[in-house]
Amino acid sequence: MLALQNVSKSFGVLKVTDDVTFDVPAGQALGIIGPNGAGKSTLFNLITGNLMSDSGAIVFDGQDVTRTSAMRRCLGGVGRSFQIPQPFEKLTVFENLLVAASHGRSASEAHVTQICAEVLERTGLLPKANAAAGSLSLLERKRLELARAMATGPKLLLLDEIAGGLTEGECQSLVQTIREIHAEGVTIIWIEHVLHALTSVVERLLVLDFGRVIGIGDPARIMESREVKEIYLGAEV
Ligand SMILES: Nc1ncnc2c1ncn2[C@@H]1O[C@H](COP(=O)(O)OP(=O)(O)OP(=O)(O)O)[C@@H](O)[C@H]1O
Repeated sequence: MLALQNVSKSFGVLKVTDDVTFDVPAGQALGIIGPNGAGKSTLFNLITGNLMSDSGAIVFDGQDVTRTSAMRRCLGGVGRSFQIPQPFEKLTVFENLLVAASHGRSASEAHVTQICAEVLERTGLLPKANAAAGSLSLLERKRLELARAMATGPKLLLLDEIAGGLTEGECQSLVQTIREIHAEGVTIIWIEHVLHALTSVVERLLVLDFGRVIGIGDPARIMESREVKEIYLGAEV
């Protein structure tokens, strides 16, 4: 579904994405971990087209999208949530989804309303459909972030720290929704610091440090690796 080949990106002298190569087969869920500032969100911005890479290639669903705009990638099936939810605060939850479904996918107007109703149901937001987005709790705002991404009809769903700041119960309920989306066959890449939530969903983990991939593979094996322990415990182990 997605392949990055030797992708690099610098901001001035700071190399934030350093020769990154990995792929994600269709239907798989990949988790991305790494310390603050490791370049995780930048990597998402490169995949979605919010940022253009300096070098390397990005292939999505068989198409080279390296120089394709964010809008076109979204229309093609790349959906994302942002680390800091920024819905249209004065619009209702349903209206927020209408914006995403109308502009983020190719569908007729009648079809768009139907899609939004389904997404509300799937993301547990049906009771809040007519509430202003600005009135939502943190969990509901996170759900809306997920729902807006789902309303664009993604084949590849990128989740950026969607579990951060939630209580354990809220986190579990969101994880269940993500599991259901994954079970329906949507390919997922999920950046998350809440590791138990992440590892309860993903089949593989990728570790990023100073913009470089320092490990990718089975989550249990990755979490036991010396490099990961050094990064997270801050000492040689
Ligand atoms: N537009 C930008 N211009 C300059 N520097 C940037 C820009 N965006 C990010 N950076 C820098 O790039 C580095 C990586 O940032 P990024 O947000 O990708 O890290 P992250 O791994 O997502 O961090 P966190 O876990 O804190 O969200 C940081 O040093 C950040 O300050």
